[in-house]
Amino acid sequence: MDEFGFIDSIKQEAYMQPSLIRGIGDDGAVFSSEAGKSFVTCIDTFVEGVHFSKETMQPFHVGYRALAANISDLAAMGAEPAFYLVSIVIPQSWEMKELSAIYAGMKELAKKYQMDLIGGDTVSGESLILSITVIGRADKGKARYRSDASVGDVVFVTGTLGDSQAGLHILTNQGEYRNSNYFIDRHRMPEPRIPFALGLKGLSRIALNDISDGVASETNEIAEASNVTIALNDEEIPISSDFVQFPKQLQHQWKYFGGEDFELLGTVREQDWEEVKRIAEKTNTRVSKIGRVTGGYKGHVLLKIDNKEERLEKKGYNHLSR
Ligand SMILES: Nc1ncnc2c1ncn2[C@@H]1O[C@H](COP(=O)(O)OP(=O)(O)O)[C@@H](O)[C@H]1O
Ligand SMILES: Cc1ncc(C[n+]2csc(CCOP(=O)(O)OP(=O)(O)O)c2C)c(N)n1
Ligand SMILES: [Mg+2]
Ligand SMILES: [Mg+2]
Ligand SMILES: [Mg+2]
Repeated sequence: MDEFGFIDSIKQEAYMQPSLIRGIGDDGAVFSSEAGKSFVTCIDTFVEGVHFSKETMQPFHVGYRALAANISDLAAMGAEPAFYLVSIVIPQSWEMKELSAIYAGMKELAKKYQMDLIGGDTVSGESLILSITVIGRADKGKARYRSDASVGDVVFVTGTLGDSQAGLHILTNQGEYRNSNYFIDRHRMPEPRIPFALGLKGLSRIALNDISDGVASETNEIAEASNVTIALNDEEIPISSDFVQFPKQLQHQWKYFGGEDFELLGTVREQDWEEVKRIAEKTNTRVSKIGRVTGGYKGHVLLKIDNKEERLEKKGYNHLSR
């Protein structure tokens, strides 16, 4: 199969989004804007050897995880997913059936959110790289920013933290672990929190960020963007029941600095916290209050742990720490 045959093989037979005018097959895709909506776009790149290896993921997971990370950014912006474009760099060593499986992984998740694949690019190269652009829409004035936290807000997080790095650990280390499939799935097939994020549309103000690099890094991002201090409480950080089987030091490392959980971190007014809990229940999303926004230092995160309060540094997964 050549490049054109490959593009034909990944093309959708029918599109789901009514605003799409022209999809794959021309120099660009065309879609119409909608009254009362703003577009939101995000891009994330997924690289063999950095984000995955043949040991940690099958081709299906590569596609699924790469698109999930992008959809998670749409959730963090309060946007409803609509379209995606995929740029793929393909080494000789990857077979056509593996490439089809990558697209099957993306398509499974895309179908869930009625997203259409409307374009991309295909290039040969040395290692497998997927770069995905997603396009979503938010009601005008309702995109959610990291800069919207205010003193007095409740700080919350969805799901449980650290599971993805526990899964990666299991995949790359020998050993017997309880519930290993749960942790492996959390690493390979994270669930973007779209229904929860969209359910919060009614709130007048909420700061949101998704957890790709670890809650320490993302909390610092909100604190910096909003010019506030955020105080977290270690006892309130949610972990899954079998997470306690790992050594204490690894638990701490993974839940604060591990990343790739793709949970949402947010802050809302105290009086909106009940509504957040209601929407969480309605969308089958676990949500936990983990701290407070306070005044004082601008752009600091404090962590109460073992009866002490210490600074939680902006450490976590960082591609350019050298
Ligand atoms: N190479 C780049 N060129 C332009 N903008 C970039 C580049 N890398 C990151 N950004 C932008 O910087 C911001 C932070 O990026 P990032 O930390 O990757 O966010 P996230 O963790 O949500 O994926 C985003 O607005 C992103 O679009
Ligand atoms: C084989 C392998 N090694 C290491 C990791 C750990 N890892 C790679 S990227 C990353 C952080 C998240 O990715 P990034 O590209 O920084 O996402 P963004 O912040 O742009 O959303 C982590 C924890 C992994 N997933 N797989
Ligand atoms: Mg990014
Ligand atoms: Mg993000
Ligand atoms: Mg990152």
